Amino acid sequence: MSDAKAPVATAYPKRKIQLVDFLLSFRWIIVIFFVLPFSFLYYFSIYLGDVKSERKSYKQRQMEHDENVKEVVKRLGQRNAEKDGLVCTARPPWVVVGMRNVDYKRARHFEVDLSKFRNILDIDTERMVAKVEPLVNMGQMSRVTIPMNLSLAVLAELDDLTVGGLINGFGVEGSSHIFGLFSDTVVALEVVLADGKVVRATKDNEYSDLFYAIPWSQGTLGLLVSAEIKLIPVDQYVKLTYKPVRGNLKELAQAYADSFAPKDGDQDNPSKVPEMVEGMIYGPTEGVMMTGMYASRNEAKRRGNVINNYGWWFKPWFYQHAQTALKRGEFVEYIPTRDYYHRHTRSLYWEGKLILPFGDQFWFRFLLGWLMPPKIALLKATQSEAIRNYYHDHHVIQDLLVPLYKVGDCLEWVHREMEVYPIWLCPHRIYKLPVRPMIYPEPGFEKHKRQGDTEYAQMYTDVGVYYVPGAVLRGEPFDGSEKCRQLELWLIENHGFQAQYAVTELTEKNFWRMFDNGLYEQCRRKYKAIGTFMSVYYKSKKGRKTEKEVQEAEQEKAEQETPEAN
Ligand SMILES: NC(=O)C1=CN([C@@H]2O[C@H](COP(=O)(O)OP(=O)(O)OC[C@H]3O[C@@H](n4cnc5c(N)ncnc54)[C@H](OP(=O)(O)O)[C@@H]3O)[C@@H](O)[C@H]2O)C=CC1
Ligand SMILES: C=C(/C=C/[C@@H](C)[C@H]1CC[C@H]2C3=CC=C4C[C@@H](O)CC[C@]4(C)[C@H]3CC[C@]12C)C(C)C
Repeated sequence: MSDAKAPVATAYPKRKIQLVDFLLSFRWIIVIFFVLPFSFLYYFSIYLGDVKSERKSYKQRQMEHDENVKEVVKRLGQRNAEKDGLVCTARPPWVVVGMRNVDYKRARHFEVDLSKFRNILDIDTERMVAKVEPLVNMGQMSRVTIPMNLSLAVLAELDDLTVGGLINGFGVEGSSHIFGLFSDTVVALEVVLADGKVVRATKDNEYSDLFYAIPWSQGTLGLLVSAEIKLIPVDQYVKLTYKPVRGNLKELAQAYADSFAPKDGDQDNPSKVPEMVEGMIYGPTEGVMMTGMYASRNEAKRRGNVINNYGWWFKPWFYQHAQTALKRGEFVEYIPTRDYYHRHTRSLYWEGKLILPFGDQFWFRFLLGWLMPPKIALLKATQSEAIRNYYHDHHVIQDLLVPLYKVGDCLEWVHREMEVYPIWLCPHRIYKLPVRPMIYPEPGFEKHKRQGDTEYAQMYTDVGVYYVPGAVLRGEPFDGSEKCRQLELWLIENHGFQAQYAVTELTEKNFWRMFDNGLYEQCRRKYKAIGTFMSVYYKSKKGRKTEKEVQEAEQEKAEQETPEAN
């Protein structure tokens, strides 16, 4: 029986109403009068930049790229190791999508400006590869490729996510059960190393160790200046089936697995496996599983088919629309491919509800829905320290990467300890590779022949837990840091991984129990990143870091490792 049936809430003392509760209740005023209008201008200026970039020929963009790479090399050469801090990109902490404080950018550091690296350098339809610069974002990518009936094999939903962030961190989407994580779809990486050397790393050239070590390394091995990424052919519509499911959490997890993973193990059979998958758990006993297949315009327009032009600003928020399947039963509709890809952008999954409580209402969607979503960068820039801390202490924003067969256990854990709904489920492969990068499948997984697994990859799931925990909604105490710590320990015990954009409480020792450091440390030494770039743990760690703290840790590591390196 599912633990979810155990009583969750007992008699706790009520949490005192604090100033931050008022700040949050009235945040919508700042959002409507400041954040939304400026977001619109911000998006518009980015759009103009994209248009300007697209008017240049690929040849010209490549020439400018070569010049800009030389600038990066020159800038790195200007760094005085004795005086200057360690190297990071010059993106300010508030611009990035993640939830971490990015405190390392508040301590002394040496910035390398990559802001000119925002161009698509080539779309090679023969090789089916897109060559792009790291600041190209997902909105820009889908706008350019979908009219060509092409897409990145894994196109993350939020428009603002950048190629550089998705490769140096992680990226996942409804197609990841076929293609793996964003970094698994990368064919080549162009990297500026600590000594200023520019290298092209691929799976099988002399830099293959670097190629495999860069994902999850958070920019601590070198500066990525371009990436070649796999393209796939797509159609103009996605035929999406919404299937309601009921039962306890274990049963919901099984229904989710059954929605995309054939029980006979025929995981690579396109007639048995949908092209797009996501699951939404709305409570401890109900959820909706969505599976999609690309479809042509002709098919979508055939008599009797329902087309949902989801891109219109007044459309209901996607998670609420999907939830209607619980009342109306299973249904099918055709969504334009680009609208489908960015379906969670307007409502920021369901986080938009807390930021603008009436943002999902009919009148708001019609009047101001076209201004949505608020730009995450502007939300961050205008959030006070109190709101930022609230998100750490009384809110959960975490993605847990767990083996598919443990999703039921994970849902029960989250229900018992956090009680956050809805929960997002997105399957993804973790490949068995010739080397062991920071994340890797469970050793020997292939012997068990579990649902979703193949000889070459274990099926995982991104369990996305975002929103206000039940205890906080009921006004009871909730210790966000402690819950985060417990969650991380649960992940370590269950061979799971935590998305690094999220806040972490891991100690360095536990960080390296969760992630594998073998290949990473080897590359840090080999490519002389130590002493030039911070370590990935220092970038992830919560709390303000002093320059001294960072330098001392790096020094200690360098001293331990120098004899070996020689
Ligand atoms: N659907 C999805 O997959 C989603 C993913 N995310 C997460 O959000 C993050 C992406 O946010 P985004 O704002 O785009 O990225 P960020 O700017 O936050 O970058 C993430 C990390 O990658 C490093 N990095 C970025 N570009 C480069 C580069 N060119 N060279 C070297 N290092 C680089 C950054 O280094 P530095 O610290 O030096 O700036 C930083 O540590 C990802 O890590 C992803 O996990 C969030 C939501 C959804
Ligand atoms: C990882 C995934 C999706 C994650 C999103 C739900 C979150 C990613 C970044 C999050 C946010 C960033 C900054 C914010 C500013 C705050 O003032 C309010 C909250 C928020 C908008 C916050 C909201 C959740 C995210 C968008 C995948 C894998 C689906």
